[in-house]
Amino acid sequence: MRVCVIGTGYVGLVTGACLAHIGHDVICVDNNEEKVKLMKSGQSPIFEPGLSEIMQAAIQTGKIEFSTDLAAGVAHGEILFIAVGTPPLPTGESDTRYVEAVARGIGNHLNGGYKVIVNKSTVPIGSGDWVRMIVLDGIAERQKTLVTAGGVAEEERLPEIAYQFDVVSNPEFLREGSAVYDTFNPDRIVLGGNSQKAIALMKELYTPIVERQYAEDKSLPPVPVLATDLSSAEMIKYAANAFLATKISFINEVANICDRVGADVTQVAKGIGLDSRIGNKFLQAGIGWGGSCFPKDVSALIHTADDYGYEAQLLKSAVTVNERQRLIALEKLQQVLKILKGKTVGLLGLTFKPDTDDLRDAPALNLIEQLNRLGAKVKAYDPIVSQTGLRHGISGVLVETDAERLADGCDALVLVTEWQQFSTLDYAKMATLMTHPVIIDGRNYLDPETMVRAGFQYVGIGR
Ligand SMILES: NC(=O)c1ccc[n+]([C@@H]2O[C@H](COP(=O)([O-])OP(=O)(O)OC[C@H]3O[C@@H](n4cnc5c(N)ncnc54)[C@H](O)[C@@H]3O)[C@@H](O)[C@H]2O)c1
Ligand SMILES: O=c1ccn([C@@H]2O[C@H](COP(=O)(O)OP(=O)(O)O[C@H]3O[C@H](CO)[C@@H](O)[C@H](O)[C@H]3O)[C@@H](O)[C@H]2O)c(=O)[nH]1
Repeated sequence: MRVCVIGTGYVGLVTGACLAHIGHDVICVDNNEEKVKLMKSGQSPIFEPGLSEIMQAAIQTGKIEFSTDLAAGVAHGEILFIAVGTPPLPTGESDTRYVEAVARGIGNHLNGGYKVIVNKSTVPIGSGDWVRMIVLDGIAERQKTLVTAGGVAEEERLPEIAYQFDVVSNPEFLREGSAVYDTFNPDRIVLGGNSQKAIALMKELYTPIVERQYAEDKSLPPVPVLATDLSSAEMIKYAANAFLATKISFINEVANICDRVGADVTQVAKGIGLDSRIGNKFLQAGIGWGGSCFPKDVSALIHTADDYGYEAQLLKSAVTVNERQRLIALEKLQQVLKILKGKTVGLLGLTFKPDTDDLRDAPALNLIEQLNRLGAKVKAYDPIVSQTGLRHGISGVLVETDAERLADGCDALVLVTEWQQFSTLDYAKMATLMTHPVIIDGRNYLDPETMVRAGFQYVGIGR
């Protein structure tokens, strides 16, 4: 099928590349010229395991193209994905101006042929109908321009074109760091909309994925496809993220109680996770949730509830617990080192989770800010950020090129991100390079006994 994906970030580029990989003809449109240039040369502007490989293969087979030209993308695609960012506004609402610009642009360029316009961006509930309205506005704008220019013949065609599209909500559930894997191995596909024709086309688009043709385990039953109304699909996305974030806040609260009573949250998580009603996923206690999705999506849902005069108390508490948790490493550093002024703290990891280069709303950034405020010097080593360096433009931290340089002269280390390579570092050597061999394991990632044998004072979260 002919597909156009507008916005080539973590979601758009992965979606475009995966759809091209399974045989569709894809044009990826982005208004960032630098990005488009990079992608045309076969390079991915983001770090995501396996992405460059499928991107390059699709370029070779001619299944994917990259462009800044929205008109060409709209003309090409029978399915038009909107996958631009919806970052948080200071109020907690989601900033939908990029979605609006794209929807208007699609309206400006619609020129015959039936199109399915797909909201893949995470958008406030009610956005499906709003996008439809904006697209219609875009069509009307174009009509006005044509009338002004005297293009009467085309003007006559426009009202008919206006009704040749449907809007579908197809929320995305991929996780950064395993985005390609998640796209080929989804737990479910959600399609919201009231047009049978549009839903049928979307099902056709995803058939190879639904049939597990590209799955790791091809013997699994087909991927469940859930067809809903627009608002329910939009709500499913927010509810899923809010539930997962709340689950983490729950285990972090339990961890804080464990700390006080002397229990071990890793064992507690195992014990409750074996209950199939609870499940063992997302019970990893640590320094709180971050990233580009959970914080903004939970805030946006709280805001939506507020708009309807409903106070989302549970969600607000999940946020409050998380805000406190994001500073738990600081509390523990103060307990061990007492005064932080004049001390050097080394951070193992900066990104909000492993296997990504994404620093959006990363707990490390809070920690750096607070440590600087208290007069500590902050150094860091992160497998990706140390490689890409100042591209990320973080201030208040000296980014080292390896873990041993990081340890040199530190009064304490904080493991912020559980990068796999942090499980095999030469901690015994690192301990000898430090002023005080203390490690705060912000992800309960290391074995306490091994760390003590390596010469460290080990402090976990709730263990
Ligand atoms: N990142 C994730 O893991 C994830 C997962 C699920 C859903 N989502 C949702 O998907 C959406 C996209 O997130 P992301 O992380 O991929 O964002 P991103 O910031 O990485 O990418 C957005 C892209 O859109 C481009 N863009 C902005 N305005 C444009 C325009 N007018 N025309 C063309 N391109 C334009 C930007 O240049 C950028 O490349 C958000 O709504 C997000 O909440 C994200
Ligand atoms: O047991 C856990 C699991 C996660 N986290 C933290 O939670 C945050 C989010 O992690 P994760 O969900 O793995 O990453 P994201 O890429 O942000 O993915 C989430 O957000 C995406 C964007 O909406 C959704 O598509 C995904 O389904 C959803 O998992 C990170 O800070 C993790 O460190 C924990 O602290 N403990």
